[in-house]
Amino acid sequence: MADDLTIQTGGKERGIVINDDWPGYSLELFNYPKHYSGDLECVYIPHGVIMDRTERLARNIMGDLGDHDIVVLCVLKAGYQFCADLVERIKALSRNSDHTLPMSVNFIRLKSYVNDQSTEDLHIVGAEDLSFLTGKVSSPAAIVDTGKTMKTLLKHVEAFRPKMIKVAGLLVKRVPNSSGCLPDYVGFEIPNRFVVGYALDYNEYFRDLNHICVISESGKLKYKV
Ligand SMILES: O=P(O)(O)OC[C@H]1O[C@H](OP(=O)(O)OP(=O)(O)O)[C@H](O)[C@@H]1O
Repeated sequence: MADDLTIQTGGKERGIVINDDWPGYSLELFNYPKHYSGDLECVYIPHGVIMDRTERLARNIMGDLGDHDIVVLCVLKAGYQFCADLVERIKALSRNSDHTLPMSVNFIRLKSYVNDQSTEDLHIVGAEDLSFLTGKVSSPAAIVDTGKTMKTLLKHVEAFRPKMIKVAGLLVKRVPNSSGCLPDYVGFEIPNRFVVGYALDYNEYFRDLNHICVISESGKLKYKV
């Protein structure tokens, strides 16, 4: 799956690096909803691996931010599953160690994708008043692709002058048009392939899939708008 595990670049960890030639696992090896048969090419990152990596990210966050109050700002929609699982694991660590991390959870929605393309039309949907962000903020997002969403998010959040902002991204994609904006905590660095599942969508489909999978060409055609 990956040749080298955690690697440091410019002080930031790249997470589990998945190489360009990673073919994924055959769909036959896993369970997935029948309504998506024919729509997927392979299982790219199985759900269990996502869970194990998230557990480690929770430990890293706890180590860096433990014993301080934090506001978790979940980036919707795709970030909801990662945020929920990350918070769950931080809660478990808080229960089982001498260190603790009191958290409150809030939500923000940013939208830019249509079909498999990131559009220029990036907007924040819903509550924009983040005046409650005075302390330390940890923001879990599902995927950083070009980084435009993360850049916009950081600009918006910084305007409310929080003491510290840390971004956790489950996936970072290797794309040629990257803004260079990288999360502080990264689950996986992946090739430039359009992945769905674990709340990542293609025109709102596939959020109800546990594994992260590569969508097939026929899947793209079927759900195109
Ligand atoms: O790095 P970028 O190129 O900006 O892309 C990453 C963003 O794109 C997706 O959001 P999308 O607009 O599809 O909305 P969603 O989260 O509601 O699915 C994803 O959830 C990230 O937030």
